[in-house]
Amino acid sequence: MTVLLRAQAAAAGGQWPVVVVGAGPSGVTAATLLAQYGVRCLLLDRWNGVYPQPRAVHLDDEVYRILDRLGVAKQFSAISRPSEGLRLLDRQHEVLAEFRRSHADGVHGYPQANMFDQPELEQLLRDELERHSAVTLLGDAEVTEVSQDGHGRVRVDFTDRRTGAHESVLATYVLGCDGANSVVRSSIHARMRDLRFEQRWLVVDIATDVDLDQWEGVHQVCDPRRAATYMRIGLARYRWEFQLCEGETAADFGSVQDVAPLIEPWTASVALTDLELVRVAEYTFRAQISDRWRDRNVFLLGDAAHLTPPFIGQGMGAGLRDAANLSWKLAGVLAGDLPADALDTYEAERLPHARFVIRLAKLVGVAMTRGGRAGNLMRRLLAPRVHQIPGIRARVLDSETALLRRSSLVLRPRVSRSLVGRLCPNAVLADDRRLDDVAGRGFAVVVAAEPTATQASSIRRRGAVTVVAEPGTELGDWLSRGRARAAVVRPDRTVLYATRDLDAAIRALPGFQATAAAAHAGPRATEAS
Ligand SMILES: O=C(O)/C=C/c1cccc(O)c1
Repeated sequence: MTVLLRAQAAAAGGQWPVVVVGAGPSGVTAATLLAQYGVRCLLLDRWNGVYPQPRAVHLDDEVYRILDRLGVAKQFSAISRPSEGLRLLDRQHEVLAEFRRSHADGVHGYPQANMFDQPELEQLLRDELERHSAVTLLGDAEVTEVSQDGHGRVRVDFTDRRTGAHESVLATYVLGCDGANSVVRSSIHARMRDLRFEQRWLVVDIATDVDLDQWEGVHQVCDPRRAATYMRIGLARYRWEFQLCEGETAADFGSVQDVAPLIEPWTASVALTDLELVRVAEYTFRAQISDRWRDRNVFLLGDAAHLTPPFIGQGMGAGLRDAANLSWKLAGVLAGDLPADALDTYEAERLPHARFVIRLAKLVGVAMTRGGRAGNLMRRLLAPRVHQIPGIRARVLDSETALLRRSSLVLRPRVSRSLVGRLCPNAVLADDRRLDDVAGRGFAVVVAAEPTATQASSIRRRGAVTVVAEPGTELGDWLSRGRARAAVVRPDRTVLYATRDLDAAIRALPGFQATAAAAHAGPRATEAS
């Protein structure tokens, strides 16, 4: 990552291939993934440095896999804590429903639920970004307007917050990763659609060396008088969230003594002097989704495109999923490898998935907080049903499948409908490496048997790698369960096509030549600045 003088940043580009607005988790992820393909990016952020307040505390194994693509999975394991899962509790803290998450490395190669401190994760992401000379990060740069000239040029106006000077740069593409109050969103006249959920909650972070000795997962207390969430997010760090009552504000809870009655069910045996109140803040939890995520060369990602109530811990991950979905398509289009309409699939694929996640989060939120007979009835009906769902993540994939089938980057699968649109497992291969390590940043073709020399060279010519999945191995079983002998896997590890006919799979492979050079350099071979 280069840090240029402001004037140079404006001048150097002439026209930047990509300007990313907002250096939160979605923006830094998008910039890093683009840089891995050699795409030059200018990353503008209104703050200088990582935003210090923790917001997200959880990510799942699919998102962990994106961290691996970024090159920070190992470092993340050192700052995160696998969780046992999610429990819905009644007012007396009796378990209504439980979703267990495995600590073992599962199908994606990582624990299924992971707790962390967001500023620590963001610092990791920034440290990794620094290794990429293709990215220029400008802090204290407040974007004021984004406008398109109709000839493929986007002008980004920003103010230097230190000097008040107005500057502007030109870009081919702009990614609006500038959060809930996105200026990029307003600039493209997109509007947040309200999905009718708005609640004020108190967020309390406490540090203590005393082990609170609780079930090591997320506790969701369903209580219309005072719904609550509890979770351990670090060795000595705990997070609570409480729905605020009418008239209450964070100012009413400024000390450990003030929050003591709220946290008492979890801390009864601990002296208040052993608890340090790290922070207390009020948040309004909302469910919203932008009515469009793109206007020509301008895209919205993360909280600029969707706001998810935190009750299933999927908010930040949704932004990383956006970045993982869009970055390779954008790199492919910029390199001339993919047709421009590949970019249409971004909103088509991500919006329904994000909407599904928001609805699920809202359902849990309503079950936690709805009062009266209707609320009790809902909880009684919901709990056993929710139990039947194998897991929130599995449903998320179901909905993604339905959606991807409609997009132009997914061909009509003749044989295996069950694999297409799902993530390919990050299976351990014969040489003990995982699929993601072998597939790198390009396409992969997973095949049930060694291809012929001609087939192997066609795959290579299209910039993809071949992964042989022997029968009886994890990947071989996955293919045969999907009644396929070949699967084309996109750079974001989503299955594009699955078939019994390898030649048909090869024909379905888009050439990804310009990016192949980066892909074959391997996931860790990034440039140092
Ligand atoms: O589904 C899980 O395992 C975790 C859910 C979660 C995580 C963080 C905060 C929450 O309110 C729920």
